[in-house]
Amino acid sequence: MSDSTTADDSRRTAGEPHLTVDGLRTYYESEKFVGGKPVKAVDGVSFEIGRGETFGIVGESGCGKTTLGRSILQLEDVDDGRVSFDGTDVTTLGRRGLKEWRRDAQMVYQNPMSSINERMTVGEIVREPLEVHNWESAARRRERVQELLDRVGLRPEHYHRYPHQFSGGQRQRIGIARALALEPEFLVLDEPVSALDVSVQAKILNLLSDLQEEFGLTYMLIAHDLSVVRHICDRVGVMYLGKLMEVGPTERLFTAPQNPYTRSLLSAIPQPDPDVGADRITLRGTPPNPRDPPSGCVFSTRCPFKIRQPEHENLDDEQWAAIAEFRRVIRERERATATTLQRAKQRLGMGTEFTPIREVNEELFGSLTYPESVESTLNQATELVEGGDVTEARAVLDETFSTVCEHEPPEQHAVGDGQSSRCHRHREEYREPGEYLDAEKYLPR
Ligand SMILES: Nc1ncnc2c1ncn2[C@@H]1O[C@H](COP(=O)(O)OP(=O)(O)OP(=O)(O)O)[C@@H](O)[C@H]1O
Repeated sequence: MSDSTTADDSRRTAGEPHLTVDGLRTYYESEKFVGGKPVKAVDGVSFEIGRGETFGIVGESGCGKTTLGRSILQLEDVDDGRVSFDGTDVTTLGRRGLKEWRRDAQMVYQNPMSSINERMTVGEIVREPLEVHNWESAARRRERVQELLDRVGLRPEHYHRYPHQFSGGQRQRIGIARALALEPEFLVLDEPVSALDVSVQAKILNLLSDLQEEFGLTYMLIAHDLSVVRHICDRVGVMYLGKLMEVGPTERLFTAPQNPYTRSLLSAIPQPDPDVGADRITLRGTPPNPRDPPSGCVFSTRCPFKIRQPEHENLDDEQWAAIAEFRRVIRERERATATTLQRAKQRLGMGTEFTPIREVNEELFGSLTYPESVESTLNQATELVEGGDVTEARAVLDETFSTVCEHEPPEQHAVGDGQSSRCHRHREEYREPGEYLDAEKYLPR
């Protein structure tokens, strides 16, 4: 079913993958009863993880990383898709099967103690999953907790202490011991070190790496910090607005990113040498609302590599960026004026909080010179907004400037050894992202 199978086929896996995620969708529909649109937190995600592998998930805040992790563990109700673990689809399990899955797969959180009763001792915290699963005898459980504390670098006397008596790093050790209690095979590590000091981060990452080797664990690591991901992941998936934009082996992804979003994300990493970073791509604004993602490619509203209509190929980047900004302003205005109150105000000629569109036009285009046909479209759209018809203004701009990027969702294309990317530019008829902008100039270093 997934279009990623083609891309992932090229991966050198020995036998079946350990975990296969296929077309996974998780929507939050909290507002559906009042007619709100669902949040498309995870929207058709597919990838595989091999046994013993560390697979990283990166992306800006709110792109759906945590929801993806929770959905795989069946801690969220998924709307569609499959999650197979050693060939068993865990999305269709009954109560007993689900309980078993929750032994095999565990989550390590950024703040491990946030959901735990402050009045529980460390021993009780680590022992709790054993009790829930009725694991062996009480004496064996106590023994097991001692073994676990020792294994994660805590001392026997810590058993009777409370989490608030520990440092952040030690609390994460407690969280890891608890996650390991039932001998899982697969762990989702959700920002496990981002709340810790750098020196402590390295110790926890080393511990996780030792545990992985000792127990043959498979990890999915969710992280903001790209250097952590580069350091410990075998492969990485780059997520944007609920979709995986690129998947590939870590070094290839960091040194030869193929997707415009990955390039933008990596390019945004601060460089130690300010001169080196002079040609960075600026990732403008924040991601759009996942309740109302852009049609076509979800990255199309911010993409510096967007495909243009042939007659506009000669516009320079500055001219093109100003048009993109003008379209963004009008889209936002259209969204805001879609409310009944705003429409009524507009009809009554009552002022809105918006800057007059003529001013926006002058600010964006005042110092630039465009071909006559482009200029007349921009003026026509401006006049339409002035006349109150924002929707028609948007349609006029779409007609002149929109391309496949805004009309069709891109497929996932195999773009190298085990690497896949979701972008129309990989289609034969277009120039690849790397050819479109000066590849060397924009590559992360
Ligand atoms: N329980 C919920 N109900 C409604 N919306 C939610 C819920 N949990 C998350 N969301 C929304 O789903 C989207 C994805 O959130 P998620 O926490 O998965 O992203 P994330 O990439 O992990 O973000 P961060 O890096 O900030 O933790 C966001 O728009 C978020 O606001």
